[in-house]
Amino acid sequence: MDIPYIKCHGSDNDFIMIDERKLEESLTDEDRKEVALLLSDRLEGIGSDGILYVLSSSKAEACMRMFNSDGSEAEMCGNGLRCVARYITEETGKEKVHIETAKAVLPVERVSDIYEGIATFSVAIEPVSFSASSLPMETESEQVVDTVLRDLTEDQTFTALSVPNPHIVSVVTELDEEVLENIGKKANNSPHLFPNGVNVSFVRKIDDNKIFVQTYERGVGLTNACGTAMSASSIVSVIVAGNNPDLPVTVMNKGGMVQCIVHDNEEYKVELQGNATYVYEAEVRVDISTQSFEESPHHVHTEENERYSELREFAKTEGGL
Ligand SMILES: N[C@@H](CCC[C@H](N)C(=O)O)C(=O)O
Repeated sequence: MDIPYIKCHGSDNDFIMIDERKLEESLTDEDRKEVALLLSDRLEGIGSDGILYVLSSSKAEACMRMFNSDGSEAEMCGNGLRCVARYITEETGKEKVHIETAKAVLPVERVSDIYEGIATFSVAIEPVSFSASSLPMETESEQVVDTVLRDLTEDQTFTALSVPNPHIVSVVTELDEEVLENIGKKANNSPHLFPNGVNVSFVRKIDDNKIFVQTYERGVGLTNACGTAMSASSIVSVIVAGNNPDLPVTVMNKGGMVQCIVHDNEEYKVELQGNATYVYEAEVRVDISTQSFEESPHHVHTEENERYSELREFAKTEGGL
């Protein structure tokens, strides 16, 4: 099957975006999983943190499904949703559209550039829940807020929330990537605690309403950034680290920067704003039965990633990396 795709990223969390509406044959869930395993592989494949599948929807302008590089499907993907938001707003010519995701139909829109010349989109991250069962997390308490999880470490506290994919967030003074990776692995090998796995983030407060976040992603490992994790971390920074709701929280990450506006009216909601960068467009011929693929040599490169490197450098300095 010939599959046209766009290689894109949000904060260097990179994806292969496939518009299933353009394919000659429809994909089954098993196909989506196989394509994710085959193409996301950094050594043997094209390489990505996951695949964004764009489908038609009866409830919204389009539907997004996201498969991690290990072939598992996630309920939501914040950085990926910005890329799909760009694709569908450009397709429809509308500034604002709705995208159906696994747990909600979400409004998305083009907003003013987060950094000069960088196409920027705002996406809603919801529903948010602190109920442990929503992750799910096996614990006796209904909620886990700023609490030591002895199964993971005695040395730091975590807050658990779903947005709606599962996250645990720890506010730290020093961010140690190795410690994060170890705890991330442990959490994702603890089905008695997190039966569906969990995304694990460390948050360092840089200033008022300014944080640095790094995440060990379920189904992937350490990534440059995770949109839902930055949203979850912004909420936790309001609750645990004194940041202000309703004002933008600037979130620096290894791949750039985003802004999260946390609303805490009757329930928590987040507006996640950041880049949606297209790197190139190409086509790949996939044979699922033999688990093989052949890439067309013709890649149509944009110059957007070159322009993005300025933001990357700026973020590194601002994030103290
Ligand atoms: N990087 C994504 C989240 C992708 C899914 C995640 N790994 C999960 O399994 O929950 C984002 O930008 O939100």
